[in-house]
Amino acid sequence: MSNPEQYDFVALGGGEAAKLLAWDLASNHGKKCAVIEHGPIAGACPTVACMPTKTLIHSAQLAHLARQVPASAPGTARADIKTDMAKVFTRKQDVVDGMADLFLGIFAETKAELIRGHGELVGPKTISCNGRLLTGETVLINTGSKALVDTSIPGLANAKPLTHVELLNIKTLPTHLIILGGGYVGIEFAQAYVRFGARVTVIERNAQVLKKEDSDVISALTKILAREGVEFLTSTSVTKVSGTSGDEVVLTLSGPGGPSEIIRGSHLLVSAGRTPNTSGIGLAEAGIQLSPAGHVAVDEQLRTSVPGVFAAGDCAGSPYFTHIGWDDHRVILASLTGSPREGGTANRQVPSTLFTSPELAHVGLREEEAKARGIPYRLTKAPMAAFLRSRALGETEGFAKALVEADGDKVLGFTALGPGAGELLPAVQLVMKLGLSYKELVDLIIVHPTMCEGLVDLFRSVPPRTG
Ligand SMILES: Cc1cc2nc3c(=O)[nH]c(=O)nc-3n(C[C@H](O)[C@H](O)[C@H](O)COP(=O)(O)OP(=O)(O)OC[C@H]3O[C@@H](n4cnc5c(N)ncnc54)[C@H](O)[C@@H]3O)c2cc1C
Ligand SMILES: NC(=O)c1ccc[n+]([C@@H]2O[C@H](COP(=O)([O-])OP(=O)(O)OC[C@H]3O[C@@H](n4cnc5c(N)ncnc54)[C@H](O)[C@@H]3O)[C@@H](O)[C@H]2O)c1
Repeated sequence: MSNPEQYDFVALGGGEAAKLLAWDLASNHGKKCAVIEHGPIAGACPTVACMPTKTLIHSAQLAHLARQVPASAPGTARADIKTDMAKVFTRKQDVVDGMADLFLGIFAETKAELIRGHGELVGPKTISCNGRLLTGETVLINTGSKALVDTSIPGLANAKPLTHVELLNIKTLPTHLIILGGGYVGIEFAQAYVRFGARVTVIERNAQVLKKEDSDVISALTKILAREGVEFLTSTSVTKVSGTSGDEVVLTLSGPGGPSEIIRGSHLLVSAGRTPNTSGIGLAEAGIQLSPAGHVAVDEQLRTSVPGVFAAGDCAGSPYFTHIGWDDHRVILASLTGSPREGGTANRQVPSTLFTSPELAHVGLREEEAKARGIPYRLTKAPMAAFLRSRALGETEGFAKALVEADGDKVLGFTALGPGAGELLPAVQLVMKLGLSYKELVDLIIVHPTMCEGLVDLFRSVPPRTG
């Protein structure tokens, strides 16, 4: 092995924070930077997660809308619409390839080095890759996470279940897709595949899918999904799997339907949570400690137990969202450029959007969480039909609600289930971030008819303070 090459910044894993830090430090601070990546260029989001799934979801939405044509043009029979999955794949791949080209261009422009290969720490701040040794003044661990396949379920691994990675690459329509796990991944794929024309069954061990969300929200969402054809088996566990995904899979279930219900499908997707990519990369050898959940242990500035080594994104236990990986990069950049963010990652907003239609968007405190924690609040709630744009879109199902302080005017939390609900978040987030009164939203002049306009009515209906 060669002598270590000296870098200012080396990232193990090309996740969100890695590339943003390398690009910024190289182009704006003249630093010598390298990113080591053994998979597709530039992390999961653009290649096997956010961007390809949202592309797929859009294709499914088009198929769904095409089938609605008879409703807006009576007499036009379109029940025969079939999806060409090979074209859906091609469109998805074009988007992924476009993102890869974009990122390769930025690497070239910023002169940050992209090293394609598997990296492992061989010392506290030294990484080996492709026969090279790279030592960084600053090292970042940004290796992401992977789908969890629970090997304690007999037969599951042998059934060669799909994860999101493989499902995004199949070019044919499963006749019956069984989805193990009703979290973000499972629910987004469930609606997309039912819209493509597959039979879809979601198996969830909890009493409701997306267990963190309020039950009124999930009840409204699952009603819509069930009407589209998604079958839900909640409070249900899998005790045995046989067969092979892609051919036939047979699952033995234990749930409210009885201890040994059998379900058969053509394909099995595992979307039952994630596990951080923290094993086999030399962390222990480098003296970098892990948390009990197996993430790289970090403080609020994302510093690991080894000085000069940071960790970011899924592998560091940050909430599993790309925009949080983005924010992790800001926290680390602030440290590296001499003005650390006060509080680092503590108390930051974690907005989220589930990209079903309608979308489910949320930020801040949830109503059931407020009740459980005994936090007093004033509630305002409005049906989506009160967001007048939803009427023009013909998508009036869902609702929005917000929690406001009981004895003050700050917004504590906001949730919306409606068309393009994710786009409503930033306006509310800004009010929350700046600690403004909800009345600032009521006083805004918002373009009619946009979805955001509905926020005025929602917040105008905040009940008066009681005390
Ligand atoms: C199906 C799906 C859809 C999602 N949709 C959304 C969404 O719409 N919005 C959203 O905000 N979030 C979404 N997420 C979550 C989001 O994708 C992740 O939180 C985010 O990509 C994590 O980024 P990261 O920076 O932690 O690491 P990653 O983006 O996972 O990058 C880590 C990289 O490190 C590489 N690597 C690992 N080990 C090594 C090694 N030893 N040597 C070299 N390279 C290595 C990997 O190949 C990988 O490219 C989705 C996730 C999934 C699974
Ligand atoms: N739109 C987005 O922002 C988006 C989309 C997809 C994923 N993500 C991120 O990726 C993360 C991971 O998503 P995910 O859906 O894989 O995991 P998840 O943790 O969100 O959900 C997994 C679900 O599987 C269930 N489950 C686990 N084991 C099971 C079993 N044996 N039988 C039945 N049910 C079981 C869990 O109870 C849980 O409801 C999400 O939490 C989210 O942060 C975000």
